[in-house]
Amino acid sequence: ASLRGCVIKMDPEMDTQLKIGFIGAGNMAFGIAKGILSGNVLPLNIRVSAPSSRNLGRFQELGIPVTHSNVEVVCGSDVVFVAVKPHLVPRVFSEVSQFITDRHIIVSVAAGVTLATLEELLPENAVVIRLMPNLPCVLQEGALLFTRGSRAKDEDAALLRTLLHRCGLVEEGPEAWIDIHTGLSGSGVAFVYLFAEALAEGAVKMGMPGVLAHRIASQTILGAGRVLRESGKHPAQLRSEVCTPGGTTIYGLHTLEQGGLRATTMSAVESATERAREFGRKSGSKK
Ligand SMILES: NC(=O)C1=CN([C@@H]2O[C@H](COP(=O)(O)OP(=O)(O)OC[C@H]3O[C@@H](n4cnc5c(N)ncnc54)[C@H](O)[C@@H]3O)[C@@H](O)[C@H]2O)C=CC1
Ligand SMILES: O=C(O)[C@@H]1CCC=N1
Repeated sequence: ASLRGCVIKMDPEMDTQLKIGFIGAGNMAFGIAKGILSGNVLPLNIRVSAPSSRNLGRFQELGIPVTHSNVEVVCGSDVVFVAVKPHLVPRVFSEVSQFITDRHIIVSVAAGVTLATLEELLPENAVVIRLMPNLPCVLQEGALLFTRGSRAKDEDAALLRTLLHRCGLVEEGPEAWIDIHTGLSGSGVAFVYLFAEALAEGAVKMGMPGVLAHRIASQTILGAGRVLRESGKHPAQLRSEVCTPGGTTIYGLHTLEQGGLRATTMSAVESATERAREFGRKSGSKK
């Protein structure tokens, strides 16, 4: 079949099934693809492109067809995830834009790249959604927030939710929250890793072997996270449940407060959010 000059390779038996494409084969594409696969989409209904073969092997191991052609992904897909670094988004769109029609839903995960920029780079009738995932999508424990472009309808948002429901928590919100979510959760994952490393190093300092300290630190963060999510309690409430009056925890918490951990963490979310906003201004000014 030919669509505005692009040759679509179709398997007649799969024609009615939704096709999902990924432009970019990095960690985000991989995490989202794994989540989508576990939601009963067949690997053959997904396809991934990247200029080099470096990252494509792990998709092939999942049975997902791969290509070096972004155009092929667009032409063979209904929903296209754009998962390249933010500065590459204009280049990728200039390459594939002429092949995008109103049958496509374009989902950008690029940090900071705004809906206004995305819609300006794409044809007038393009349906665009901006999504911010995070690394734990690879284990279906992601936290994802999306916002719709001006032409995305309720059914487009519902379709995206259905596709992503196995990736983790999926929420929709106004665009202004996407950069905040990037700081809180996209980058926040790395903040938690820094804390994990510091916990373990504290234990090493006190004499525990590093390997064991790291295993215990990761289990501590996993366990604390699950209790937090599953109890629905405020973190301050849970913290008070761990503190014996005059006991070990309150001594440790006092030390953390003296070091300004809370203020520093709030500032980290703020800086990461501001950085995402800066990407937005830069990608907008390149139009
Ligand atoms: N890594 C993270 O935790 C998060 C990343 N993001 C966003 O996701 C996007 C992707 O990030 P990662 O997966 O971490 O990046 P990555 O560097 O792991 O992957 C980028 C992929 O794009 C491919 N690529 C480069 N040029 C290309 C082109 N012209 N056409 C097609 N593919 C091309 C690369 O080969 C690579 O496979 C970024 O925009 C980032 O802002 C969003 C949330 C979290
Ligand atoms: O550091 C970054 O720019 C990307 C976006 C959120 C997580 N990683």
